[in-house]
Amino acid sequence: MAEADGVPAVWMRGLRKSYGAKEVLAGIDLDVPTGSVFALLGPNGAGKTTTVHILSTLVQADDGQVRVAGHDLRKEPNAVRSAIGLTGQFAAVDKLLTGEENLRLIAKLRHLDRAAARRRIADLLELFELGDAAKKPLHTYSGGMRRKLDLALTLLDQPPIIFLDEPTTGLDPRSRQAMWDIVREVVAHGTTVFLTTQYLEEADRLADRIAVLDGGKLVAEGTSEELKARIGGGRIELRFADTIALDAAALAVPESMREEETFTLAVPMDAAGTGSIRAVLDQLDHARIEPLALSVQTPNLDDVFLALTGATSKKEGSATR
Ligand SMILES: Nc1ncnc2c1ncn2[C@@H]1O[C@H](COP(=O)(O)OP(=O)(O)OP(=O)(O)O)[C@@H](O)[C@H]1O
Repeated sequence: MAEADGVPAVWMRGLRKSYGAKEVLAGIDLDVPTGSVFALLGPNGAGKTTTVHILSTLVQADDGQVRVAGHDLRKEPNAVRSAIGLTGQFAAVDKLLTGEENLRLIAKLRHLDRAAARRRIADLLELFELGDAAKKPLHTYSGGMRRKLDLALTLLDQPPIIFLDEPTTGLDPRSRQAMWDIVREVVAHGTTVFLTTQYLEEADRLADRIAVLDGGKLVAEGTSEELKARIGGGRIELRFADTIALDAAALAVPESMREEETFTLAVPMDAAGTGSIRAVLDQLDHARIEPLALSVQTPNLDDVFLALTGATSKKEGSATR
């Protein structure tokens, strides 16, 4: 097993994939240590799902070397398949069966110990707050409930590596929190989690290491702290009553950007954050200007891309750069 050998969960060099003339992955290198949470962060269309599909043998790469759980993806696809769990693969669950019956069915197909499976199913239904819904047939489920059940099915047993493709997209905040708790739980039991996300906050909270994918290339890779050191600590937004106040404030705080229409001044914060709020308020105080409102904006995905690539992310369909 990969864990015993200290082999990386995922090792990838020069991964390339194109669809027709469109180059989706333009040579990606990745190392994901076993037992960690790894987040692939990127906007719509960045190539996250393509990467996960290649790693889980659903899609063939055009070029590059990839090892998953120590197995060569091309030469040992079956060994890779038996080492991984992947969300979204249960689209074909039986819609006439209840959620709980589906869980039991999959547990049986995977030859899980009956008593252990019953306990695990009860735990998962509780964690995902699917208790009441568990007795209802699947065709009555909302999209969010189906997603939760899909995640529960993936997490029934604990394969060495679990791929979660945007696991919390479309979930309400409580379910999102539940998902994060479950990820932490499975990792504590030795499973490696490879997740994709569009949310910086999610990557920040969960991942030991984060890779940022944009336009088919990795534009950054490191711990959350390393990334934050590069992108700074977000920005302070100060709103003023009129242009006169905004002019005066912009003079008092030279390292700021003005938003004319809303009489707002944005000041980039350093990673420490609080120190710069005080400094800005002191500068305004000194100039005898009082803002109408002050808010602190934590960095979002666009801030990451702005800091890393000098442009907003290359979102699918949006014309940037
Ligand atoms: N089977 C396919 N045939 C043609 N183009 C494809 C195919 N699958 C993906 N693409 C294209 O590859 C690009 C990357 O898609 P991918 O789904 O990997 O992105 P993503 O980062 O997962 O985005 P999202 O957050 O929208 O799921 C997109 O431009 C997409 O249209």
